[in-house]
Amino acid sequence: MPKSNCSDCTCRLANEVGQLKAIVNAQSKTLAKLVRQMRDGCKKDEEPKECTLCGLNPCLKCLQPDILYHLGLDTETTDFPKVFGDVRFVCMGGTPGRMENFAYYVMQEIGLKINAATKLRDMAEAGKRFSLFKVGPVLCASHGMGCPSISILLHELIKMMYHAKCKDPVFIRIGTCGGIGVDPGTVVISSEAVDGRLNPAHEILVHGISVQHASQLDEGLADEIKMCHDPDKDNFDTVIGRTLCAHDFYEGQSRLDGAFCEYTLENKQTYLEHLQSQQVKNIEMESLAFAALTSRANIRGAVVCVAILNRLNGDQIKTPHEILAKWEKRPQELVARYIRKTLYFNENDNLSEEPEDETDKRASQGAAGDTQKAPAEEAE
Ligand SMILES: O=P(O)(O)O[C@H]1O[C@H](CO)[C@@H](O)[C@H]1O
Ligand SMILES: O=c1cc[nH]c(=O)[nH]1
Repeated sequence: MPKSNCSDCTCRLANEVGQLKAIVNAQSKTLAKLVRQMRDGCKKDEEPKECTLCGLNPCLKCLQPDILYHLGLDTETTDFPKVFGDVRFVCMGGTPGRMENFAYYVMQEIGLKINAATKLRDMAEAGKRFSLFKVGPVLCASHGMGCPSISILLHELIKMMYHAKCKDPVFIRIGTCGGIGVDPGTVVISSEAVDGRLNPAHEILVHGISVQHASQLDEGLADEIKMCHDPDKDNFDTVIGRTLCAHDFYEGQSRLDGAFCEYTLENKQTYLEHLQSQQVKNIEMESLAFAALTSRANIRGAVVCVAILNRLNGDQIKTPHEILAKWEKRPQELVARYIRKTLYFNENDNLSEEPEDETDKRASQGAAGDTQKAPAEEAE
């Protein structure tokens, strides 16, 4: 009897060891897949990679090389599929500083690391116009102010996605805005972009003739980003609404404090109240070009901006810089959560847990994109 007890026990132990091994094996496979995804971006070996963008200039394939002048990059000296082929998220905002900060922040949020003695390289430095940082599958670019500036950047980034054969990249603008009837500090996610006449189209002149491109944004993406807001944790509101895109900060936004002003306070109040009655929640200066160019290329796009004042209460921005800096992080937090969720909690991947293991962190060291040595710079 004692003998058979002992063999029962051995048998049970052997079973448990077997089960544990199976669990460890399954987890190692998941970890390996995760590390591969972080390194290589989206599912590489499913099918031969072709770009998923639509409606692009048919002459692009004839441009050998294609020079992305304002980014200081070209297809002859840079191997686009190798360097940018893994990009899944293209995030953009007005200033180089904001986008560099966001690059470091998103790196931490998605569990990537670079050596403490390196810093992220501005990949568009040679162009001397925009800044561009790459953190694994996330590209972070500054776009300057206004539709002409962001449209130049978008033409070149969309061509980059094409040459790099990127699959379904998502574009997100992370910005600031003037709120319409929303408390300062509120994050506004745009449902669509409209011009000063509330027309949902970006107008450009081609050969002197007006051409209008629809400025719709991806509703599903807006909802997904909104769902990343946690009302229990975040001490700010997040709303979805229409965004008015102006071509100027002063007269185009009905301010009374520009160098010129040929209307009255009453005219301004009437206009802003009309906007509010038409579900316009904010005013900024890039969403029309952003929405039009992304949707023309069949790219899912979202605009996520924090309101730095309520325009119904005034024009001047009196909030201290330290507070503005904190508010500026709010859209970044939501977008970084969205990226993290998309990378690690993708239903198709059946992943229920994000990586906590040091293995991931070690494996991803130096995988945060292009880096260059800098003396004793900390990544965070
Ligand atoms: O969202 P950011 O980049 O802050 O840009 C907003 O702020 C600038 C005006 O101050 C405009 O470009 C407007 O769109
Ligand atoms: O009022 C504002 C604030 C930020 N950006 C704008 O374009 N307008």
